[in-house]
Amino acid sequence: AAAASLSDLVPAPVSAQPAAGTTYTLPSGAGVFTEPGSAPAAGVGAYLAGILRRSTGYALPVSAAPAGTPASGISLLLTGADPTVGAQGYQLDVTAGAVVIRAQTPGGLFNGVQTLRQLLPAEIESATVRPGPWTVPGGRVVDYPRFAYRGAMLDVARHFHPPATVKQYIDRIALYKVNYLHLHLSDDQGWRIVVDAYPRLATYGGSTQVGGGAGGYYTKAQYQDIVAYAAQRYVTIVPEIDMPGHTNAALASYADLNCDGVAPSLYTGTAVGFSSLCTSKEATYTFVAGVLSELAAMTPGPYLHVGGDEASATSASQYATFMNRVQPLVTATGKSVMGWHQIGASAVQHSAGRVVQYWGLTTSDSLVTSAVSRGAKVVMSPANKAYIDMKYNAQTPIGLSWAGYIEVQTAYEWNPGTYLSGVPASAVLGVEAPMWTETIVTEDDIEYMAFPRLPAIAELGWSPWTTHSWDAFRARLGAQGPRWTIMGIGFYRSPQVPWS
Ligand SMILES: CC1=[NH+][C@H]2[C@@H](O1)O[C@H](CO)[C@@H](O)[C@@H]2O
Repeated sequence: AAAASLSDLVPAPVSAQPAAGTTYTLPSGAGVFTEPGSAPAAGVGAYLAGILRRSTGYALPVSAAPAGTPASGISLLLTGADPTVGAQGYQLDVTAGAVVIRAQTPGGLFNGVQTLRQLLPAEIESATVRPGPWTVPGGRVVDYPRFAYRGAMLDVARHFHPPATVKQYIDRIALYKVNYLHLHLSDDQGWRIVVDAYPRLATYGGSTQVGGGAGGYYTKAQYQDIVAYAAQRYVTIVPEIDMPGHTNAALASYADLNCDGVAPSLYTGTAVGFSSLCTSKEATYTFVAGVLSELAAMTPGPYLHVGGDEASATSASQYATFMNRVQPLVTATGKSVMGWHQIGASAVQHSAGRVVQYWGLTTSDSLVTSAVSRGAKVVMSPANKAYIDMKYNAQTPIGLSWAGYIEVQTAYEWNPGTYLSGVPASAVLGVEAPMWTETIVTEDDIEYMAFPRLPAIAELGWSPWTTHSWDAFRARLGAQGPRWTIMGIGFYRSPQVPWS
């Protein structure tokens, strides 16, 4: 097993000090020891032990850490971390006798565990027992994220992706310290979440998808199961109900939502911009309030995403009226508004804590600067950099190309903190890599498009800009390849990367 190195990590850490000549070798009798009295820390310990048991065959019991010097084995502690680690960071110390991860929160411990995984040989990711030895290079890592929001988006509306696929994607994004998963739950082609007050949204609006397949939807139990699975991996779900455009599935399900009272047919194509809720009807706002309140009730995260993109069938004044009425419906649930950056239209009133998600092709945008001037934060998803549904190149068998081809270097070579003129780094909440699924049907499709670009976006969200270097990153990315192969990730072997 090729030994890993502190300089191989993705995302690059704030600091990594190797201890030359020091190596920790996991003994078969090792234990995992967690902060006494912290159930979440014990949960992270169980998560780590589950991964290590599969590939080492070791028992790796999880127990409360003894007082005093950390025992030999792996300790996950909530005391003694370097104060710079903050809420999401960690300190990892590897000596010949012990591995100790310290953090201020269980989420910080979880992020330290992702780093520890990468310091073990790639075979540690095997689902079956391998011989070892299970070495970890000695040294100290002190690490914490540049941006608080590091997201991935999965469009489950164009093609429905079952809970198992969503959970697998959560496992993959957690490898790179991504901490938000935005689920695009509704669009013209499908409605994917049960709403008790409007049952036809799922049963009828969720009955098809792009290309005419059977579609599908999440029951509330399935959605809450996904939320819980994500929470165990310190990933927060951001649900999106796109409106007033991208609403054909809802309009087809309930005639009363249409201005003319006539429900359109279900739609299985890939055009955009042709649908709109009837912004002049009271029934529309009763509908939106009902949907948002049920969604908020099963979403522990801070954001409800209201979409707002490509409302071409809605006039500018109707859009402003609609968004000015809908945003208070979100905040009334206790959540903060998130939306595509079109909600920054100057005629649309802002709401406290609002987040606009930039998906444009330019490096300046008046809607974003207008929203920021009224207190909004920005999640950066420039379509020509972060849209991982774009083809890598002309030969890529799936994906779109309207925003251009996106090879790995394109996805990596931009600075989210300075990208938009007039938007200071202090207004940038983070980054997100959207994966739209007009052409993305299977788990393999998702993984082919996400790897290796998702780790690039994840690094932009986590690592200090001072570590940013394509030559260094491509080498570190190459060292991830064997890990992905062992995990069964069918990644795109970009010619830009020296795969090891
Ligand atoms: C925010 C946004 N609206 C459009 C645009 O992104 O492009 C996507 C495809 O890349 C498409 O699926 C989506 O409906």
